[in-house]
Amino acid sequence: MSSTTPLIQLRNISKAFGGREILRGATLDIQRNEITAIIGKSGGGKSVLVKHIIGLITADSGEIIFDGLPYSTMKRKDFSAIKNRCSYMFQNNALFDSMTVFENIALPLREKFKLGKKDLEDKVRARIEQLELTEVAQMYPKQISGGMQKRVALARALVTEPEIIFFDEPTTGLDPIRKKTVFSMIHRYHEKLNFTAVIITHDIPDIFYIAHTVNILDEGRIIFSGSPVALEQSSDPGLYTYTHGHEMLIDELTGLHNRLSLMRKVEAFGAEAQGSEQLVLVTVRLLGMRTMMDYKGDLLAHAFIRKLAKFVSSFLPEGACAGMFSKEILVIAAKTTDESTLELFLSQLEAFFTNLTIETYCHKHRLQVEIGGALVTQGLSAYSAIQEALATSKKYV
Ligand SMILES: Nc1ncnc2c1ncn2[C@@H]1O[C@H](COP(=O)(O)OP(=O)(O)OP(=O)(O)O)[C@@H](O)[C@H]1O
Repeated sequence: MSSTTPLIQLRNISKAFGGREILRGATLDIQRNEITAIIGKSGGGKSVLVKHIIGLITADSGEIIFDGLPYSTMKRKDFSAIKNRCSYMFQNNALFDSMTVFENIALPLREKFKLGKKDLEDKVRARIEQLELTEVAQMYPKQISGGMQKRVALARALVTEPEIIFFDEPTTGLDPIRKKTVFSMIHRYHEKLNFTAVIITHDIPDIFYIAHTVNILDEGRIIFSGSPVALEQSSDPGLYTYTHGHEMLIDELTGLHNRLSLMRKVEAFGAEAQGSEQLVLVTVRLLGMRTMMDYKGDLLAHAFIRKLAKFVSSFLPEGACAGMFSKEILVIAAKTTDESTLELFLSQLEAFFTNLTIETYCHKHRLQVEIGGALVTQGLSAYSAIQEALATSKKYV
């Protein structure tokens, strides 16, 4: 195969589970020796797509061509040869708790190759040293930190010197700084060993710094495939959430609605309200977030929003919703027949800010918090309803 032919080609892959279509004609290329990223909304089918490549799932229709060989015509032995060229790093690391770090890393070598004891130990030791795990080689996964466990998982993925490595959300559960470390680790080893990497991730914009090609999976199709620069320069409104990394990150970080889905939800609440049901809207305006991002970096701002979002999610009653209306405004919305719901939301938020010793925090980072809330009459547009709540904003700190 010519070196310019993609190593893996997915053509019109469709897959449904129990009548629910997950992939609807997804087409993408994975180029040799490149880092290819697959991004998209949670539950959008990114893992399902990759599971097709590694043979864990068979497509309802479409074709996969691996190094020129179509899966539809492949024999079992061809397929096991492909598997031997691949390696994986999963989001939960998938380390075996009953095995030491050394044994975990040695496992793929034992499974795939018949090596003598010394050869095996040399290879494992080399990876252990490379990933600075010598001190913990005889420990068990539970005895080491989450960051180190990721390094063990990476060492295990690299130990067979694979040609292709699939990373399924390799940074899940890590704080923003450790996420960057994992990506720079992948980048560093990619430069050294030149494998083909396929990374499923939510980490925008971090992934843009290391990926050669970014693919966006949306509604079961690849709606963009190109370089991170091409993506960031795109003015396609359909790519807005992805090109505006920050907003996307907020949704992924917090699990809250983004502006568009928040507005839709508020609109729907207004339209669905019946009889004595009213719409409660509470707004939290975080003045100074933009300045905080500009001067102190996004990480601190994200950490703050995540903390707030986690708290809000903890007291949201069923059926209510919360989302970021803008970088500085968080909105909580619910339908209710009980007028005290508004007071309840307001007092919960005040308690949160009190517990955070927010005065010190905000003073330090020059943030101001304003909380507003209103019981809104039915029939208002989402935008007007949110404005009505904002108009009642009172400075909290
Ligand atoms: N074997 C299966 N049987 C039935 N449904 C499945 C199966 N595998 C995946 N799904 C469903 O397919 C959908 C897509 O799952 P997938 O794990 O690919 O999403 P994802 O984009 O990787 O999400 P995340 O980023 O949250 O991990 C989910 O609704 C999931 O429940």
